[in-house]
Amino acid sequence: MKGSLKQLLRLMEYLRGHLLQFSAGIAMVILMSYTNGVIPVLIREAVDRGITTGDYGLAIRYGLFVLLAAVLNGAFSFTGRYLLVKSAQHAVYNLRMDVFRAIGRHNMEFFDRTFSGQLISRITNDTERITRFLSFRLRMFVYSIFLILVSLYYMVRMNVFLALVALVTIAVVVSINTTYAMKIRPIYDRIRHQTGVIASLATGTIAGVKTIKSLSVEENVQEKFSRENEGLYSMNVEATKITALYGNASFLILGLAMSAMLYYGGKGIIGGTLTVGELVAFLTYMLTMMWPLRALGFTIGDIQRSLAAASRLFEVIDSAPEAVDAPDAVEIEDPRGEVEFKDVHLTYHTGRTVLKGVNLKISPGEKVLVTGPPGSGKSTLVKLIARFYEPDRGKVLIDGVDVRKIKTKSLRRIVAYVPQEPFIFNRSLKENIALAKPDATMDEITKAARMARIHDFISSLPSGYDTVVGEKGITLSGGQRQRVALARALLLNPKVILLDDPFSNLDAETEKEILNDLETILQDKTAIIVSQRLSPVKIADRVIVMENGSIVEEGKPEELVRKGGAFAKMLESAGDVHDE
Ligand SMILES: Nc1ncnc2c1ncn2[C@@H]1O[C@H](COP(=O)(O)OP(=O)(O)OP(=O)(O)O)[C@@H](O)[C@H]1O
Repeated sequence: MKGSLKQLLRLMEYLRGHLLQFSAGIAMVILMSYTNGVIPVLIREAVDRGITTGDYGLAIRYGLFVLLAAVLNGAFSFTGRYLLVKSAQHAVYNLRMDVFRAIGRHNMEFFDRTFSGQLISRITNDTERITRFLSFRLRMFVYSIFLILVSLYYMVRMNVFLALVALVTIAVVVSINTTYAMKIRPIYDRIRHQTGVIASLATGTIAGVKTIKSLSVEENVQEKFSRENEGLYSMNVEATKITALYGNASFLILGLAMSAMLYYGGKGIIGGTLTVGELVAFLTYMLTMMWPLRALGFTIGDIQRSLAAASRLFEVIDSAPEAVDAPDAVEIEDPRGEVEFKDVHLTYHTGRTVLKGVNLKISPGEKVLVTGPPGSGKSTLVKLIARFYEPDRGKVLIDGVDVRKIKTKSLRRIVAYVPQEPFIFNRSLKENIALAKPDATMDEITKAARMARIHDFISSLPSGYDTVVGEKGITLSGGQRQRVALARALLLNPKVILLDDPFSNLDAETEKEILNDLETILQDKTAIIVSQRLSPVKIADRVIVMENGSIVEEGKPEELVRKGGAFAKMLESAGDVHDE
């Protein structure tokens, strides 16, 4: 409870700047409850003072009052809704920005541990729930509570007994609807989840259609889809049953209460303790309150859920580091491109120790091939240079400065990392290349593309650099993707370039072409090339062989061949494969 209050207050803080608007919205909603709650009293006056006495002038006057109340009610409802939705949208805009910024500050380990679907759902579903809470649920809550209070006030003044009947009805209907909300919610959650399962199954099938067709497994896929689809169908049927049952139960209770009122009210009128107008007012109150009472049941359960959504968002914000850079972080103005590992150890969050005391010094301009069996820690090694992960023990230094002490902006200018499967965004080629420097001039972009030898291909396209890649745009081959990624990295003119298994998805011909170009591209740069294939050895000054998280061999390629150790064996078996 204390926690919920804290979340609510923190959520309210997001309204800062719009607090006045929000409060005015709430005030409008209270006025709306009042105008609605007073209508039955006006009807009573019209009946008792006008209709039953035959004073039509008075009846018409009260009729006009009812009209006025209805018009005011509409005006309050419109303004209240507008003000609350506007301030809620403003609050959620700020909250969403905070979450998105926090996601940007999180380190790689956070993304390893968190499902991306979960994060997407937080930014979309959770924020949507909070918008609904601040603009709709809260409005319904305030409106219902005040309407009930105003109605009970006038009812008690008219007839205490009938007011008690109304009170009991309110309590029963609210509890029926709260129970209904409690029962239906888990089903709705399952329906939402199942809809997600079906959506991802459909997306997966469409994305993997080539594989599915080539393996002729359409039937299996359809069977799976049909099973999931049936699941969704039965959940919806279950939900409908519950809705039909509870929905009607509320109407039944209300019907019972109105019959009781008619019975006792009728007796009261005959006995002279109640007027016809009062009975009409009571019946009108019951009808007016019906919808807010049902909404109240939902709102009560929803407050907790919305606050839980808020706390999930706050968790993403709070668990992110305040700033990516250490307070004493420095910029390296004129980098030389020296890289050094000093007794580096790393254990991933899964508990797997991947680097076990790596010591390595790479001179400026040196080209190093890092090779070794799968899972030996090659990629991890280069990722530490780009500070995607930080060592548990030891240090990674660039030009003698610990990478943790280099400002991220500076580090990104010195070190470029080209991943094994570069991500090409669904944007123009120009934007894809200039990703890290959106204000790059066309000259800079074409220069980088020329170096990566992709300029001619891009120029041959009808829309050139404005060609959109990806969905509904052109599709790039593996080699072209690697070249776009290379151009992207080269645009910043980095001193150190990390190529993480750049050839694994390429055919031998493309690999050869890129390798030839790399020799020129990497001329004045320090380069670390991770590769299980040994072809890059021809541009390497030094080879590092890793096994099980340690460097087991290192030296000039020809020295290692002479030595006849691990590298020589790898070369030999690679040669065997080629000879076959
Ligand atoms: N982000 C991560 N979280 C947890 N474990 C990881 C992560 N990245 C890699 N690993 C594990 O660490 C080990 C070393 O991985 P790494 O990618 O560094 O090896 P590699 O030598 O480059 O392998 P490959 O040649 O197959 O790419 C593997 O067992 C891998 O499963």
